[in-house]
Amino acid sequence: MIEVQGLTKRYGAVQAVDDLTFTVKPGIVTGFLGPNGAGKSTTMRMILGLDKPTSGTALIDARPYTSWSNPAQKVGALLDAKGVHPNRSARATLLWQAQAAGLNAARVDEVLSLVGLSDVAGKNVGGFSLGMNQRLGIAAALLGDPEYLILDEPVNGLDPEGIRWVRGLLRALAAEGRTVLVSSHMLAEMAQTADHLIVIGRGKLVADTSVAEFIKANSSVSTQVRAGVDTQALFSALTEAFGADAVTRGADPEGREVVTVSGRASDEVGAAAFAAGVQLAELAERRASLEEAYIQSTEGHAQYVSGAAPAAPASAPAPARAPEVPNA
Ligand SMILES: Nc1ncnc2c1ncn2[C@@H]1O[C@H](COP(=O)(O)OP(=O)(O)OP(=O)(O)O)[C@@H](O)[C@H]1O
Repeated sequence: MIEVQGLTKRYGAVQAVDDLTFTVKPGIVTGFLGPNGAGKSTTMRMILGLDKPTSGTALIDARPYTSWSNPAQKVGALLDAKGVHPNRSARATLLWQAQAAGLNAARVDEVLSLVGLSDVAGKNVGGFSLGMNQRLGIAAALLGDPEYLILDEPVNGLDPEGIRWVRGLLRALAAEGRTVLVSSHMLAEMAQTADHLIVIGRGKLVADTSVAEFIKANSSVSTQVRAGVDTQALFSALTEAFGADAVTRGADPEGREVVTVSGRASDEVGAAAFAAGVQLAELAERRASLEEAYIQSTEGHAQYVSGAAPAAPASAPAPARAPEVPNA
């Protein structure tokens, strides 16, 4: 189990991680979600002992990462897939990493095959695409056959087939009883990969919940109805049934008058209209998607707002890639 307790990191005036407490359990994939600059990488770096917390603790199996005598066999990590020597082949890169971590060199060809890079094992990584580099980074994380996997944006740069492959790999590794923590800002992907979600915004915990509960808690149901004949009668009946605050009147994209009842499912709204004897021409229920739920839950927590250029901190460049989802 990974236990994060009151974890906090400040860089000068920037509060990168703010009193985070959560646990990551074995046997499932835990998704670590948040908009750009939310503090995911900083948290992962602190779990891995690469950054010193301002306060709080991060423990792996009840001990700090740095206190494990065989860290590469305990924890496999992917942090920055680009941090490799361009003039080394994929095999040489992994051999060097295996050697540095005191791991068996025979494992190198196994992991190359596992990530589908056997055919290009002799090629210099300088010519690798971002997706190939991601695969190489995942191979490096798997070198020690670790019990724990901490992967920062592993699907970044992968094509749909690659994304499916990572998803299958992570699920298989978790099914073997490993503890898998994977960060992403790609919600649709997380929804299909993770069992549990830890959502952060501006360094703070926003949600610690199953994917299903997260959607349920954050998504709002609403029902839009269109009267067959008499919109005023429909509006009055629904206001009477559900209260004035829940019912609004407007127009659909074709300019037809519609009434929307927020917080109510279509069966309730249909029943209320039927009880009032109002004929309906249309009844449509709408539930927020995971993406909408995520934007809603991190609203006000986004570090960088779309359209506005982020102010670059003195010692760390602003993230180069555009956010996958518009920040609220
Ligand atoms: N070494 C550093 N010095 C100063 N500020 C930093 C440093 N590292 C990170 N930060 C800042 O801390 C905040 C959190 O950054 P972090 O990279 O952890 O977020 P993230 O959620 O991983 O974002 P992304 O999805 O863009 O990778 C940001 O405001 C970032 O600019």
